[in-house]
Amino acid sequence: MPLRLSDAFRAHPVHLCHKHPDFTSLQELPDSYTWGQLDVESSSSYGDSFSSESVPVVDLSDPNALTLVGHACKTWGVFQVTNHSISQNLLDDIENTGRSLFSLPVQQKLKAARSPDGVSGYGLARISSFFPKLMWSEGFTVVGSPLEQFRQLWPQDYGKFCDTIEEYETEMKKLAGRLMWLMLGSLGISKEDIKWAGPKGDLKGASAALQLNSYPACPDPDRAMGLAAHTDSTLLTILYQNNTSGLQVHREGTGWVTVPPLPGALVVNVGDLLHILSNGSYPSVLHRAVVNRTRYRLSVAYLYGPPGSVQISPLSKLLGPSRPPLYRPVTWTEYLGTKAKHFNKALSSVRLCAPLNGLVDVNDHNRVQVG
Ligand SMILES: C=C1C[C@]23C[C@@]1(O)CC[C@H]2[C@@]12CCC[C@@](C)(C(=O)O1)[C@H]2[C@@H]3C(=O)O
Ligand SMILES: O=C(O)CCC(=O)C(=O)O
Ligand SMILES: [Fe+2]
Repeated sequence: MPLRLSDAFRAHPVHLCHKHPDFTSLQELPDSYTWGQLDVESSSSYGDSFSSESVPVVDLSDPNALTLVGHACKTWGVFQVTNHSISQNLLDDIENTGRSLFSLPVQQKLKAARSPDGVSGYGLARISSFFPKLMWSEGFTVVGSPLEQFRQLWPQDYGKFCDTIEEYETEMKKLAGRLMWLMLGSLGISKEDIKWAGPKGDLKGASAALQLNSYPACPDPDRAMGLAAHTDSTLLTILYQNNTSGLQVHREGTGWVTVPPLPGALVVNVGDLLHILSNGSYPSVLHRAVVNRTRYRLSVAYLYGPPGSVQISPLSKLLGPSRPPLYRPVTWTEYLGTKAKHFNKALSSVRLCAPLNGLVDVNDHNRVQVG
């Protein structure tokens, strides 16, 4: 039984062809990248007069932050945070690291290609194998130290880039822990209720992956897809996006809603494991990234989860005679393997009971066209 995050894909290797065209030289969208007209049912941007539906923004210094976070998790499964204590300098540094990485020649990036059964390295999104068309993006995943891969990319110069990644991971881990206690706190869950959090609730054993995503400008953005619709297999994800919009979240009854980049703000997604832990109270948000005709977009996702070998199941405090557990216990490592095999059916594959009274499962994303 694989225990570490880095072993999650041993049983489900994905053989992706990592050959990328030189995005910058293409004047027309090749057929292999043409998805057809995207279903932009609805969209909103900050201060936009067309839509009143926008993703909540929570100021973490607000005394009411716990309630606001809880409400956002229940009603959207996503929110933006300000006053999160990550410095603008560090956000600039991580953006510059991503830009330097993706602007290397393809042959250089391929020296750090992710292996079919591995987690870390350069390549297409793992979920690419579920789609007949290619996504207009490149990615780089880091689990733990980036040293091994970065030495391949920048043989002379890897030190400063490693330092930035490591500082970013340290700061994100603190913020993720803080957010997790807010998200759980508003459900009445306290530090004693999560054993793996340790006696002080410092969540030292938590694991995480960092995903850098690059979306070059695209000659035909309406027919291309940056990153196809998915939920994250995490407890929570903290996303930094540069000043080009592209992230969209799906909301039942509304459709796709753009999450506008707000200077200095970070996006927080509820992931599948928090959906399980909350016994379905918090929906894990379905999201995707679209691309832009003229602007380059970069995002950095911090994918946060429990220690790889800890069983995650609905918290007993949230259960009762009329609230049976909806999911069976699953470790993060096992769930990542399940996602690699079943993609958007992963969550329902660990579900115990059918939705009650014919109610629709908030997380039944099979109903949404994910392509
Ligand atoms: C821990 C992880 C979650 C992730 C797979 C990964 O091993 C590292 C990359 C993550 C990511 C980012 C882009 C979307 C996604 C579905 C993918 O293909 O790779 C997620 C994976 C996930 O959350 O399941
Ligand atoms: O680029 C984005 O906005 C989305 C990235 C994302 O969803 C991910 O890395 O999991
Ligand atoms: Fe995601």
